[in-house]
Formats: sequence, C-alpha cells, structure tokens
Amino acid sequence: MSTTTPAVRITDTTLRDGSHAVAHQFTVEQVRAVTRALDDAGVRVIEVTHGDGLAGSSFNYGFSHTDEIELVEAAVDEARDARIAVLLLPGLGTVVDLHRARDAGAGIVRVATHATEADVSVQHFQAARQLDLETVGFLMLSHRIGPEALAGQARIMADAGCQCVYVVDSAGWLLPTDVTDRVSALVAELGADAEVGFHGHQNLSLGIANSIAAYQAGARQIDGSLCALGAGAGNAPTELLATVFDRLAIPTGLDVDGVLRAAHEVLTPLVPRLPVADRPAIEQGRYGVYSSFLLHAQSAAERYGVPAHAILRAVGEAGYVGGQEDMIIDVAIGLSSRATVPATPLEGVPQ
Ligand SMILES: CC[C@H](O)CC(=O)C(=O)O
Ligand SMILES: [Mn+2]
Repeated sequence: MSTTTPAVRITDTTLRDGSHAVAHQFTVEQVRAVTRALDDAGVRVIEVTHGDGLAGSSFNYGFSHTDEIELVEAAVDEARDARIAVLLLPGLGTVVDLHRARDAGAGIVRVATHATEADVSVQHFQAARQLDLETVGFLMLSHRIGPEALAGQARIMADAGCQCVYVVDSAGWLLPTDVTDRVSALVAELGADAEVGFHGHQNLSLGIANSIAAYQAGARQIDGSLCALGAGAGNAPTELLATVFDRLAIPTGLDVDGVLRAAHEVLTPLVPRLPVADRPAIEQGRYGVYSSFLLHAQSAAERYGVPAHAILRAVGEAGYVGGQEDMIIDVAIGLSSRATVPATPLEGVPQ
C-alpha cells in the first residue's frame, strides 16, 4: 500500500503584506513584474491589495500610490494560471469593495478579523460565497488566545462559509510548539468542514520553522512572501518555503529555481529596503505587537524623538490591536514627555 504525502498550497502575499514594507507604494509595473515571475514559478495564489486590505488606503493606515483595484486588474491580466486573492478587514472593506474586487477579476477573498472577533466576518463570508469567491479566514494576532478558544472562533468562520481558516501569527510571537497546538486545535474542530492555514512573521526568525510545524499539524495552506517582504521583519520567505518543502519532499507545485529568480532577480531590484529582524522588529516578536505597526512606530519615533523599539514595547504592553494605529502617536508623545535629559553631558557625545 502506498501512502501519498499531502500537498500544501503556498499563497504568496508579497503584493499585499509586502505593501506594508513599502508604505503601500506598489505601482502597476511592479505588480505586473512580480505577478508574472510568481505565476511562471508555479505559485497559484497571489494576494494583491493595500497592506490593510480593501479600502485600506486612508489617513489612519497610509495612502496607496495606486488604487488597489487597478493593481488587482493588472495582476489578473498578467497571471496565466494563478488566481488573485484580496484581503478584506470588516469595518474597513465593505461588501461593495468585495463586488469591485470580484469585478476586477479576483477569485479569492481572505477576510481578516482580530482573533477574538470572528463574528464580524459572517456577512462578508456569506456575500463572498454568493459571489462565487473562494473564501479564507484570517484570525489575526492568534497568539492572544489559547488553542481551544481560537478553534471556537474558527468554527464561527467555517459556519459562515469560510473554506480555510488561518492561524495568523501577526506579531511573529508564536514558537513552533504554540503553532502546533493552535493548528491541531483548529484541525480537530473543523474536520472536513474547512482547511486550516498558517501565516507567519519573521520577528523572531521562526517563519519557516513555524510553517513546517503548521504543516505537520495539518495546515494545508501556508503563506509566504518573496525575500520576506512584509510587515515587521516580514513573512516566511516564499523562496525558502519552496526550498525547504522540496527538501522535505512535500509537494507544493512550485519550481524552486523560478521562485528564487522571482525573489532575487525580480523583486529585490524593485524595493528600496527589505525587512530585517532588527531591534524594533524583535521587540514586536518579544511583546506580541502587530507587525503592521512597525512603519507607524518608525515615523512616530522620528517625529517625537523616542526610539521605535521603545514605542513598540509600550504598544505591546498596552495590548493594542490592528485598527489602533493612531494610538501609536499617543504612546510616542507620552514617552517623549517622560524622556529624561542626562544630568551631565555624556562624554564624547557632541552636545
Ligand atoms: C490587515 C492587516 C494585517 O497585515 C494582516 C496580516 O497579514 C497579519 O495580521 O499578519
Ligand atoms: Mn501578516
């Protein structure tokens, strides 16, 4: 009797989560180049939108260079075999935005809520299924609740019509055993009703290890982004997922050389700065801070003269969640007004 190793579907989110890392400045030409390279490499799901999803372009989250529907249309036009996914955060994106994305050719919607608030996704899943879109649920900041509670939230999404629920390690806080526990709980809860996915961040450099743990616990959809381009220290690099799953003989359908080319010959020249696990990003992983807060903290740091890592740590201690980007400024102002001036000039430091 032969046993077959189950395949894993890799979704590339360079053109969505990666949008955070470039302050949402992707152009049509860049989207076309990256989509073509990913499609050629066998990637079958490519996510494209503002980093915060449909209608994310705003004062609170940062304005896009190009309207995301134009970017979706460009990706749909460029892709031969890949399907284009869009992200939607209920309350920010609406059912009207979902219609616009579907009309632009998107085939999959990923509806993201805070880990404890799956109930706000119900009408979006129902609308998406009526529009014949494939549905994925994103339980963001999944580390904030335990495995059983998270599985309960996944059940709400599946009952609303979600076909795959993701454990989303938005802060890059989870350790491999935490991922195993959460993915296993979702697999046990959902059974044949929905698949389970995993979306990792690199703040503690565990994106790949956590993705392997997720697969071994039963996740069959996993996210990556080229050169890790994503919020915080970025996502599990797609080119490393392709290489490591190949070494493990786990089918992905990806051409490893093609993905390496997409990462290093196509994407790298297009972006001014690739994410790294520097001090601010590590503090995000350490204190469980939403990765998307990084650039907001960096600009508040410049403006108010306090280190970004200190702002992020305070944000983590305050327990802020996605949507509270404006509170980062309050935290920075609070820290700057508490900053003390050294009583005596520091030796060797120009005053
Ligand atoms: C929509 C915001 C966020 O970037 C979604 C995501 O990728 C995460 O929580 O990690
Ligand atoms: Mn993310």
